[in-house]
Amino acid sequence: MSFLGKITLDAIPLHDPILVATMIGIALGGLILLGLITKYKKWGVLWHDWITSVDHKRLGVMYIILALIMLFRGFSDAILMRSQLALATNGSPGYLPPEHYDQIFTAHGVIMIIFMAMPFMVGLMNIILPLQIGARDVAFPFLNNLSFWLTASGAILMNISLVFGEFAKTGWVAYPPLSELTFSPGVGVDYYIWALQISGLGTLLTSVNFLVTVFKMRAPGMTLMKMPIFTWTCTWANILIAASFPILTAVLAMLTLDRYLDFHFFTNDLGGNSMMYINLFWAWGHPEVYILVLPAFGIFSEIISTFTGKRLFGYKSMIYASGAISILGFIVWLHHFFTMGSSANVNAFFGVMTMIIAVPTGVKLFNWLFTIYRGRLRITVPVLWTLGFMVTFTVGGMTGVLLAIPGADYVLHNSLFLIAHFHNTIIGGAVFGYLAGFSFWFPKAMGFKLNEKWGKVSFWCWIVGFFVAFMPLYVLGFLGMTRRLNHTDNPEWNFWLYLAAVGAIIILFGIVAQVIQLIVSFRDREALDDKTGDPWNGHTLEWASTSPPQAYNFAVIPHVDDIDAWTDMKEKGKAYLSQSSYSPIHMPKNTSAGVLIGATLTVFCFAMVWHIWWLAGAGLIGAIAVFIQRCYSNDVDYYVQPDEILKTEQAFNLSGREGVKA
Ligand code: HEA
Ligand code: HEM
Ligand SMILES: [Cu+2]
Repeated sequence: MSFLGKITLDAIPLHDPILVATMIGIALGGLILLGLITKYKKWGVLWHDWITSVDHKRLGVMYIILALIMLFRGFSDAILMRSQLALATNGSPGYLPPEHYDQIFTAHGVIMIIFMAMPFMVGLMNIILPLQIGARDVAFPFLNNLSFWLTASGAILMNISLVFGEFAKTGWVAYPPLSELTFSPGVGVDYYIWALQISGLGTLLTSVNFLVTVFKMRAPGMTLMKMPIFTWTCTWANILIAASFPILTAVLAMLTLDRYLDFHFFTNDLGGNSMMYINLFWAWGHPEVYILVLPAFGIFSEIISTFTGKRLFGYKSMIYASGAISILGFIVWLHHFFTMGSSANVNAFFGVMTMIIAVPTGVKLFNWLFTIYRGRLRITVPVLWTLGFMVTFTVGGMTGVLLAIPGADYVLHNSLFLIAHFHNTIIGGAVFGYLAGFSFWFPKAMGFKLNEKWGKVSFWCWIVGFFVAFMPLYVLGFLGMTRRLNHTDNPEWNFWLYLAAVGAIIILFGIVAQVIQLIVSFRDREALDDKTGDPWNGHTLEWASTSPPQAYNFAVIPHVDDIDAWTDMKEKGKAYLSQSSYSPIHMPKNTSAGVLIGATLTVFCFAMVWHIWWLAGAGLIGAIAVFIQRCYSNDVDYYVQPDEILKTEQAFNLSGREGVKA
């Protein structure tokens, strides 16, 4: 084994024009970005205010930036696939050879779920959850920074595979024996393993952090049954994360042992059993989809009640329904392998359990409808996403129930019907939810509102594009087309494949409109400025703070008497009260430990992928050293002094906020 392990010049795919063009693009883009940062002298700000920040709001913003970048990458992969399948009809090979196409759908699935949807969800939770419960930050601010950098490290590692080597060709589920060394001798699966492992650790730590935050740091008076609904759904999601991500860690570790040390957990011989992997993977994978969608449900609830100007209908039933979905979500994973040959009784149990999830989900839908009923719904961009979700997700949920019938699943499993089902729930449920939350909470995080017109254009392109792109896949599924094909030879399918490609292009317009929306809003930020901190007449405590909130969130921790704590305070004249003196506020200091641990672990993982053992050792020792150093550091906190708080609060109240009482 050489000094550089398995790495050679051949690892850089210079023979593939698409990849070379991508690399040049990334290099140029990167250089321009670095140049701009240098030109505007932003390195200091970037390092001190962002990269090393332990502030939950800034970390949230960074998570969302990561998610948006990954959305572009994941969507580019989708466009590549849709155009390939539109060109490669009638037996023509198209322009993407199989070994490249297989990497693309694997990367698309992994990126969209692990590096787009998860960071988007965690980002919104970071920005909003501590504010909603009236806390000054999360329980463990440094851990929060570390979690972000672990997630980002996973994303970076995965994107390095574009330049060095290859990514897995196994699909996002990486089933053995295909993912074993015998059938995947390249480094693709190793990138997959380490990228998921390191980011999964970040997610697990986040869930622990937010569970402690919710159970220990709520404002006085906020009992569990007075917690805002978004906080509740995030809490259920965090419970699911804490329970299911260790399974992912374990199953990936077992696959690692198989590939690196010739263990035989999942091989076909020497006592291994690949079905074990499938079982464990979905014991994580199924809860994962509810982890993605539950916080989105919370976002829709907040939006519906805010823009109808009413209290949410059925607050308690929403909490119980979310709990029921979480618990049921944990005992249905076998529906992903009905065809694997469990007995009819086992299949029946898991099928029925799966169908029962429709009941609490239906409860939620009817609660939203009853909230709208007799309310005066203001049709804003967040509301459009919510209404779009209610229609789209119902379709996706119904086709899920169809798949839950084992007999039907024997026909539809791994067909494009399945692909249509899950894009229908993930895009219509989770992605629409995050985009709704993005436009709803953007003014809170950034201090100005988003342009409405471009937001509406984006919404309409997304929803029309969605239906044009994915309804044909249901038809193709019934016509017998299976997933993961890179070319087809059935004239009956052609029309639907063309139509799906057109749909993807319409979604592209939606994404472009979002970029334009961001640019236009940034340009007009003076006019879109939110001086009140409460642009939508909100119900919950995040709207009690300034936009963007001060580092300490609340000068005085509010006392909570109602589920809609902020509405209650406004009604009772307790909102916007300023004081003549404040107590000092204890705050955590920024630290470079998180990003250093992330960077050294990226080196460790990269070296493991390429079997460069000395470098792996160095990376791991580096990470441990930084961690120990951090453990012994006493320079971790500071106090914001009362006169400084007074000055900030007075400046804010004088800036023209409604209902200010001097
Ligand atoms: C956010 C993501 C998300 C969500 C929320 C769901 C929700 C559901 N899913 Fe889906 N699913 C996925 C993402 C998701 N799924 C993914 C990613 C895969 C495959 C991955 C892969 O193989 O690569 C998959 C695969 C998958 C399968 C495996 C199929 C196969 O491999 O052959 C099955 C089978 O049972 C299934 C069922 C369901 C059901 C019953 C629901 C239910 O929760 C839906 C409940 C909602 C409703 C039903 C609508 C609203 C309810 C009402 C209006 C009330 C009235 C309704 C009735 C009485 C029916 N899903
Ligand atoms: C935005 C528009 C999107 C388009 C046009 C799109 C398109 C596609 C296509 C063409 C495939 C391959 C289907 C096949 O096997 O034949 C695919 C697979 C997949 N997509 Fe998407 N997708 C989109 C968004 C998303 C999002 C937002 C997510 C998740 C959050 C997602 C998750 C997945 C997953 C998990 C797979 C399966 C990968 C595999 O087979 O291993 N997609 N998508
Ligand atoms: Cu499932």
